[in-house]
Formats: sequence, structure tokens, C-alpha cells
Amino acid sequence: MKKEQIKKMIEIALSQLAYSYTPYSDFKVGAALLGKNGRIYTGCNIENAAYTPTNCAERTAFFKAVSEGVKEFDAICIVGGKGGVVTEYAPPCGVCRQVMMEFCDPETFQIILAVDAKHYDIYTLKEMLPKGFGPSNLTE
Ligand SMILES: O=c1ccn([C@H]2C[C@H](O)[C@@H](CO)O2)c(=O)[nH]1
Ligand SMILES: [Zn+2]
Repeated sequence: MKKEQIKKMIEIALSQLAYSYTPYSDFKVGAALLGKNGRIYTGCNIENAAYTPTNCAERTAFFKAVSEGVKEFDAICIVGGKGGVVTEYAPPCGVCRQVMMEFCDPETFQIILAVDAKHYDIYTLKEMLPKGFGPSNLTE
């Protein structure tokens, strides 16, 4: 990925922290998901008084895209921190990794974990979810 595109995704993910709804944990997460169509789908985490209905930022972004007919993706950028202050990486939870597995090629899908536009690392989905279960397991 080009550095400029990475920077743009980090800035968009950071901008989503403002929309994060977290009255219970105060842990704010923002995501920017890059479709193969070149569009970026945003997401924030949305908590709930019953706790379990909480939706992660990553899944908000995926579900927004899929609900608009977009099912192919190249990369996601994730940022997060208590009070919306990002001091370290916020890795995706297992449920979000599994949703990525549904729509993304584990060998090529890039997961950008960032603190700011200068401090980030990139992992493939395969690195973050080794031996994952996906759609191909049902057909092959
Ligand atoms: O992959 C993750 C993991 C956690 N969270 C959110 C859910 C909850 O609102 C808060 C604390 O778990 O962080 C995300 O948005 N993405
Ligand atoms: Zn998650």
C-alpha cells in the first residue's frame, strides 16, 4: 500500500473516535475500511446498556459497506484508546477477525494498527487469524 493511502486511512479512522458511543467502557475505537472499489467505509464502536449488543468499530464499517452492496476489501485501519486518547494499538477482537475472514482474502487483506499517522504496523489477516475458518471450508 502507498504511504499516502495509509496516512489517509489513519486520519479517517482517528476522525471516527468522535462518534464512538461508549458510556460504559469509555474505550473509543475508530475504523476505516478500504473497499476494492477505492471507497473508504467508516466505523465506530456503539455500546449498549445490555452490554452484549455492543458493535465494534470494525464490524460497523464492514456492515455499512456490505449493506451498500460492497463485499470486497483491501485493508482496514483501526485506532482506539480510553477516552479517545490513542497511546497504543487496539487490535481487533476475535469476532471482528472472524467477520474479516468472511469477506477478505487472509493472505492479502491488510490490517493497519495505528497510534497516529507516523506510528503504525501492518499485518495480514492470516497473521492475525492463523488457520481461520472461512467460506471455503464449507465448499472444499
Ligand atoms: O475489535 C474491537 C474490540 C473492542 N471494541 C470496542 C467494543 C467496546 O465498546 C470497547 C471495549 O471492549 O471496545 C471495538 O470496537 N473493536
Ligand atoms: Zn471486535
